[in-house]
Amino acid sequence: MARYHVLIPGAGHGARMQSETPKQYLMLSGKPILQHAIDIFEAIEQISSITIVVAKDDAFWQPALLSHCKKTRVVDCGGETRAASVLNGLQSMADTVAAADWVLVHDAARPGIDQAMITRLINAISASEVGGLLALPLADTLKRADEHGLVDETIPRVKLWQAQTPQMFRHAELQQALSTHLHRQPTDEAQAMEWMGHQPKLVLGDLKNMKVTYPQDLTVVAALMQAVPE
Ligand SMILES: Nc1ccn([C@@H]2O[C@H](COP(=O)(O)OP(=O)(O)OP(=O)(O)O)[C@@H](O)[C@H]2O)c(=O)n1
Ligand SMILES: C[C@](O)(CO)[C@H](O)COP(=O)(O)O
Repeated sequence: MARYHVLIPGAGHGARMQSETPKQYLMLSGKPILQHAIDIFEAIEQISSITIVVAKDDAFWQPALLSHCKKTRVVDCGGETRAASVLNGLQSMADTVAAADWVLVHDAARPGIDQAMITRLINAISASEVGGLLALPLADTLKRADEHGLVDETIPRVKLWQAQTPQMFRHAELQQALSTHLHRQPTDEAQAMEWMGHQPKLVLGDLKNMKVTYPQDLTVVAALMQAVPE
């Protein structure tokens, strides 16, 4: 019976957040942003292990962050890109995870994840062979800008979804896909799997599961998390 593991890439520097402190360590509703996702996954019995990838020599990591955790470990093998960090994390799991086990890759910068979304993803994907991801159908019209900040074109939004995380794939297949296509700089796990010829399944996520990227996102995600309890 395939087990479920979580891999949390948390080795970014948060340049777009314009903060001295990497955004995954910024305080949100009384705890560091990355603690929110760890605590949600820790509380799900179906999850066998949680691996958080931090930057090599990460000065902000505090072992106390895991003091109450039973199945989470930290590995300081962050890479130059998110994809490299995920691949390094998968490789660090290889000795304890079976090839066919599921790995849910979740951004440390998405604190609004909750048990309902994770259960929805696991239930929708476990019966599939390929894997899939949480995502949201696009609600706004999309514009492509030219170099002057003027509209170059409007991109038809029919069937367009915004990818979120977790993205859930079998360990060996995902490791193979990222190893093969790392040089192409996939922006998510699904893209590497697509390049291997797969069609990952889209599963409805939630606005609350937004990625904290820019300074104003902190206020927005805090309000969404308060408005939509776990
Ligand atoms: N080399 C990297 C880059 C990103 N991430 C992680 O991937 C997630 C999503 O990436 P992003 O939002 O781009 O984070 P940063 O790269 O830190 O942000 P920025 O691009 O603004 O620097 C974050 O949890 C981040 O910590 C990572 O583990 N390793
Ligand atoms: C993986 C992701 O969160 C899906 O939307 C997104 O691609 C991460 O992008 P980033 O630039 O690494 O934040």
